[in-house]
Amino acid sequence: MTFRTGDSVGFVGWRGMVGSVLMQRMQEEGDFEHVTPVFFSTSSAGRPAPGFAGDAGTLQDAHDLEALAKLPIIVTAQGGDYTKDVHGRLRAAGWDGLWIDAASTLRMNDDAIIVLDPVNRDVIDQGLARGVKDFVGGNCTVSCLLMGLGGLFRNDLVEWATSMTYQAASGGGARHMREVLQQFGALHGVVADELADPASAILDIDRKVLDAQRGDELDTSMFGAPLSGSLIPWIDADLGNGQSREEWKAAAETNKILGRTDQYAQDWVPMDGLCVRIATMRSHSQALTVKLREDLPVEEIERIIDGDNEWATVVPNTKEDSMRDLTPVATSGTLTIPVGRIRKLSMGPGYISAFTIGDQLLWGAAEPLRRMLRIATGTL
Ligand SMILES: NC(=O)C1=CN([C@@H]2O[C@H](COP(=O)(O)OP(=O)(O)OC[C@H]3O[C@@H](n4cnc5c(N)ncnc54)[C@H](OP(=O)(O)O)[C@@H]3O)[C@@H](O)[C@H]2O)C=CC1
Ligand SMILES: N[C@@H](CC(=O)OP(=O)(O)O)C(=O)O
Repeated sequence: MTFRTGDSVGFVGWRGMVGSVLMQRMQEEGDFEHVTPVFFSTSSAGRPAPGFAGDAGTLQDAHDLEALAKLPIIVTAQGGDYTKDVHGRLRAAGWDGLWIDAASTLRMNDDAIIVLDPVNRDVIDQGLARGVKDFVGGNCTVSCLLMGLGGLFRNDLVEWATSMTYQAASGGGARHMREVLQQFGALHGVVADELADPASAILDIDRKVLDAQRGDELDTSMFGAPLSGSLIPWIDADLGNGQSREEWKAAAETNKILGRTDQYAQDWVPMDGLCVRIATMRSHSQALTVKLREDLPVEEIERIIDGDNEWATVVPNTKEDSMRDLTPVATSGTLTIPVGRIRKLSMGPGYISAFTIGDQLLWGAAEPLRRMLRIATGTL
């Protein structure tokens, strides 16, 4: 099967959090001019399709394999359970269309490519040329890291790296974002009177907040522990060896994106770290220690990072610049990937620090999928 501009494309998961950002970006970039959308739903088949791409008729049933199999391309942000349920059965029935997916389910399959084209366009193009049909968005933290520091990785300058993450509530989903705000609101409510009185004792306020965080009243149903005014040093499943699945993804996905699949080969970059959930809304941050293969001057490192792609932007390592431009608040809703706090560490030659942030719903989820669709239809 070949793919071209004007192809019918099935969209599943378009109204979820990642799907909504994808739809928004597709409208902003005029992407619907290049495809004929067919919208699917797992819950509302038969109801009118969204109007933002012209008249797209009615919503099709996302579990109707016959309807799906008519399409040359399917883009899904519906989730891993949907992928598990539908993808295998479609392939078993002989469907050889292009499957573009936000979920992690297929990511590490040998016959799937993790898409992040500003970093691995060569891997994507080679995959398309040899008939690869499954293209999957990467883990949000890994994608944002490579968008920021891709220049160092792509130029084979990284001997190893550790990433300590500060991941936003949106990584869990929309209800997790709501829970964070509900918790902040509830905690404020507990001490609103004391806050209105400048003479009230701060230790009383602190104790009341802590009591509320430790009590039964706070809704923690999404995260399983209070997050607002606290943090959770564990993300995703426990692999049983002390490492979380989110931490495992750093090395596995980074190397796969770069087209490096043999962990015993010279070009494999060892990576590890700790992944931590914090009470920010939608941008993931990470503090990096990188051991470079060469002891490059900071100016050269900055030039390589800044010049790698149009979105990576070096923030000068000053307090003023960092406070203004190197925060989740500054980054959220933008495609810019600021990289700052770049300096040589005291451990020795070649050790540097860096701090980077990315909107995990844009480069961390929707944008690589949007661009993959453009690449597949020959318009990027
Ligand atoms: N959250 C994230 O940051 C990231 C998520 N991903 C992956 O993307 C996939 C989707 O995640 P996410 O977008 O967070 O999932 P959501 O839960 O926001 O949406 C998934 C589906 O839930 C259904 N749904 C039910 N109720 C609602 C509602 N009130 N509003 C909107 N949709 C609703 C929709 O399906 P229907 O219309 O058929 O009813 C929707 O497509 C997952 O596989 C996840 O792993 C990947 C990277 C980052
Ligand atoms: N695990 C990420 C979000 C996510 O969906 O990751 P993945 O696509 O690798 O499952 C987070 O919680 O921040």
